[in-house]
Amino acid sequence: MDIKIAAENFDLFYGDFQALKSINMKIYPKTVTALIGPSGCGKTTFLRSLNRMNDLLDNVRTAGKITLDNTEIYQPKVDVVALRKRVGMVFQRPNPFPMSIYDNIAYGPRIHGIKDKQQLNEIVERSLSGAALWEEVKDRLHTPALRLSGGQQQRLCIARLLAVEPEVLLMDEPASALDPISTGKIEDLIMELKKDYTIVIVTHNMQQAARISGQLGFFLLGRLVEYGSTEAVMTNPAQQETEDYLTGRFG
Ligand SMILES: Nc1ncnc2c1ncn2[C@@H]1O[C@H](COP(=O)(O)OP(=O)(O)OP(=O)(O)O)[C@@H](O)[C@H]1O
Repeated sequence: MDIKIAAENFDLFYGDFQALKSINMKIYPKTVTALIGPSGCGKTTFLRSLNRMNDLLDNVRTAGKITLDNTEIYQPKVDVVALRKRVGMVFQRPNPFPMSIYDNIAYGPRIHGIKDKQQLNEIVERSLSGAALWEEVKDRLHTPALRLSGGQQQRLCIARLLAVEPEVLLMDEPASALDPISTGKIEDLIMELKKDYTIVIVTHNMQQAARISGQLGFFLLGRLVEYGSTEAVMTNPAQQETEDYLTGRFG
């Protein structure tokens, strides 16, 4: 199978503390890969390593490799802005900009130099449709995004990513702050987006991981203890620690 992202013996240190220990993981295109594990095991750190978000902190050091389409992303010559356009991220709490729905979506394309009104209109409609939000907001595109519900705000943040035509979507517990109905909509959306995008998602919700992911990685104390198809890991884990976690014996 093709590989979109590969981590090879990847380590990450916050100062003296090693948060990721020799991670080896192949992430497949147009697949949902879920990362699970107890609090503090390194899931978010790994997710943020995939578009070099950790570079924003000054005490971070990495070793080993992460490649995107076979190109090493930690090479000094890599354009980090271009990398984050290709590999976008959605956070636990929706974070729309304090501006209109329209301007939230047009923000990225404008930064990348698109000024034509007609073209921006098309991007806004396409992105909101792609995030299953268009029908709900098409009549109030110029109202503040912060007036949307939490679930709508999260879909807006996904639409904002789609507007810059990414290839990979990183999602850090995107539904954990949402009610069950909004969570269901985000899950449906993820299943739809997987047809076109590679998705890596951190979740604490095992049922959610079972419902939406094709590949599953179990992290423990900075190590990737188990990785494989979600069905195989869930029904027949190779490691005792995975089984203990899945059956609720710890975590
Ligand atoms: N900026 C930082 N500086 C120092 N240590 C950090 C920093 N961010 C995270 N850590 C530490 O790195 C380890 C991994 O944290 P990380 O947030 O990746 O875990 P996680 O598995 O995502 O946890 P959770 O499920 O609680 O979000 C933890 O021990 C954490 O305390």
